[in-house]
Amino acid sequence: MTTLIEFRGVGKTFGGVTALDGVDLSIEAGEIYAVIGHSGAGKSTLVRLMNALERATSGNVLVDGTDITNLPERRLRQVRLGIGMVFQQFNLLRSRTVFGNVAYPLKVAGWTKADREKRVTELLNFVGITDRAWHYPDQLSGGQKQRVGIARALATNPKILLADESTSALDPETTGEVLRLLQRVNQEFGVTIVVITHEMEVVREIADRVAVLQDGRVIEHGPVREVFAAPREQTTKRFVETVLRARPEPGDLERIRQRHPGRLVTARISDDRRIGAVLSEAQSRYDVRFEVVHGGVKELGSTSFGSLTLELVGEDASVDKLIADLRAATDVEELA
Ligand SMILES: Nc1ncnc2c1ncn2[C@@H]1O[C@H](COP(=O)(O)OP(=O)(O)OP(=O)(O)O)[C@@H](O)[C@H]1O
Repeated sequence: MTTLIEFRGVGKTFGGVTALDGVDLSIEAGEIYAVIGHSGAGKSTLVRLMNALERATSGNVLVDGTDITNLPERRLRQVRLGIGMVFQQFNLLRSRTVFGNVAYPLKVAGWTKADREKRVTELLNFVGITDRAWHYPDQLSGGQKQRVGIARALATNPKILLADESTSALDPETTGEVLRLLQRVNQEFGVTIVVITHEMEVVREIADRVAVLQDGRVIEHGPVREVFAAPREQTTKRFVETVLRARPEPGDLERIRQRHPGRLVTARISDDRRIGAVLSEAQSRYDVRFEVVHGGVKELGSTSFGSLTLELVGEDASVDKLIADLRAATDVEELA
């Protein structure tokens, strides 16, 4: 595997404010890498260091084999040509048509009119917006604008696409469409994509690996499947819970309690943790009845995982035994 973007002990301060602190990252060619964090965690600073819109205060940033940390401005031009960017607010030129927006970076790069027309036509076709070629940005929906944004970012054939909160302004359905488009960009053109987001659902839908950023530090990173299956840090656990409806929210729990007076447990479900075998014997072996009262299961690549909250009704000692056996199979939390 080839490393395309590498951060070695990168720090960035603005005046007295530390935006990034000792960040090590390694993004491989061909992957979709997500960086997730709350507002102020340092995500935008991280992206801006990748295309040298900001310079690191300490450490080194390498892009496609070149150390860009202190590269002179004139040589950065070449590096930036290999990087496309997609923004939350689309950043389209309002005075130009869809065609004109996508053609713009090609014009700047000195392409001939004929080459530009051929390339733009190709790109509009790829993102599925050919019928809007002569519309202006104000006449487009958010999802359509972002398709144009993606076409424009791809115009000069970059190896890397940086998507900074590219779906944050979109509704869930449109978000799904844009994420599927980014996935096609990755698969069909082999473009390496860095997705900056504060939504774990986005990470689940498209990323191969993820880094969790908090207060300017990477607190956890790894393959998305592993991070979802076994998050270590509190912040990561909370991000994972936003996707999984892990435990009932306090309000929901109160309502569940009114209808289900028995003992309540939340159990983690995943393909490698088979709680079904234990539950199938709940009645016959433990003399405990159970009911599913909350939860959800999601797909992640080829596996599914999630959590279920169960009401267990029976003698206390029997319920204890059942919980102990469930615990041997997976993570189980009894709700007070
Ligand atoms: N140009 C700047 N001048 C001063 N402080 C800055 C500058 N840019 C970022 N910061 C500070 O650095 C920290 C990280 O900011 P950054 O914008 O990278 O976070 P973020 O995770 O992208 O947040 P958001 O999701 O809200 O955009 C914050 O404390 C921010 O106030």
